[in-house]
Parts: sequence; structure tokens; C-alpha cells
Amino acid sequence: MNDRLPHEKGFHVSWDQLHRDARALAWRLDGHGPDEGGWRAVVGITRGGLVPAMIVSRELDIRVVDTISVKSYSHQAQKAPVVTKSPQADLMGDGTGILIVDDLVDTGKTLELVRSLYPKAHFATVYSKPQGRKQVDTFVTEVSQDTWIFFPWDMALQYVQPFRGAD
Ligand SMILES: O=P(O)(O)OC[C@H]1O[C@H](OP(=O)(O)OP(=O)(O)O)[C@H](O)[C@@H]1O
Ligand SMILES: O=c1[nH]c(=O)c2nc[nH]c2[nH]1
Ligand SMILES: [Mg+2]
Repeated sequence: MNDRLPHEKGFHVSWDQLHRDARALAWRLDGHGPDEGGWRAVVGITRGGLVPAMIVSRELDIRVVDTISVKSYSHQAQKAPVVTKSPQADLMGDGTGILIVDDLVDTGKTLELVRSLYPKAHFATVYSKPQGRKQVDTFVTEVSQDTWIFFPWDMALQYVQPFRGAD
């Protein structure tokens, strides 16, 4: 698998860390919603945005949750993003009062596409890389562009050789 990785650095995120960081995102978002009545809905960008969207909706007590399906990567190779499933149109309008959540912004192409559809929405991600940062309104942690973020749903615990391993 390693010869497939074009990135020098790996940032490995456990379930516990993701939970803490998604909660931190919710706390950062609190008070930044629309003036009256708070956010109307949370929309998670599938698939990576679904876990943070659930945690944010729980923390901020937002009971309406929808999804938008966007596919842009095959393994670590990026393709032009395409919307394969839209959220409920009468809920979304131009995005006013809607909080759109993803796990990360990398090049920003996914959020650029979703923003073009819902320009008035608020865009939030847990992690951010510099190239896509201008596409996101609120995030928690920034990593360098050459870092690949490994999420807990893509990993498993496995044996590693000791540092002073036998030959
Ligand atoms: O800023 P960008 O360069 O567009 O990349 C960020 C997007 O890429 C990943 O999703 P992916 O398309 O791999 O789908 P997935 O969430 O279903 O894994 C990630 O979850 C973001 O949605
Ligand atoms: O799991 C992932 N980690 C990343 O760093 C990344 N960038 C785009 N898409 C990604 N998916
Ligand atoms: Mg995604």
C-alpha cells in the first residue's frame, strides 16, 4: 500500500480524537448561526462529513439533518467532484440558515462545488489544508498540504515491529 501514498506525512486520527475535534467544531460554531432561531438544518457531505455532522447536530441541538453526496477521490487520486444525491430542495433554498459540514477541506474543490449550489450556507470542516482554507468558514485544525489525514473508519489496529526488532 505504501507505494501508492504520494504524501510525506500522515496525520492519524482516532475515534476519540475525531469526537473531541468535532465537538470543538460545534463549540466554535455556537453563536455564529443566523440571528433568529439558530441553524435550520445541518447537511453532511457524504461520506466523511456524516460523522462530524451527527456530532455537531447533537451538540447544537439541531434536529433536521440532511445529506449531499459528493464523490471526488478514488483512493488518493482526485477526480472532478460530482453531486450524486442532493438534499431536499425546499429545505435548502440558497443555503441561508444551513450549516454544511465535512470532515476536511483539501484542495477546496468539493466545497467550491457545494458553495456554488448554496452560496448563503455556512461551511464547516473539522480539518483544513491551506489550499482549500478559503472555501471553509469555520474549522478546528489545520495540517500542511502534504499531509494525508487518515480517518478512523479507514484504519484498523494492527501489529507493528518493535523499534529494536528482531531481523
Ligand atoms: O477539498 P477536496 O480536495 O475536494 O477534498 C476533500 C473531500 O475529499 C474527501 O471526500 P471523498 O470525495 O474522498 O469522498 P468520501 O467522503 O466519500 O470519502 C473528504 O471527505 C472531503 O469531502
Ligand atoms: O482520508 C482522506 N484524507 C485526506 O487527507 C484527504 N484529502 C482529500 N481527501 C482525503 N481523504
Ligand atoms: Mg468527503
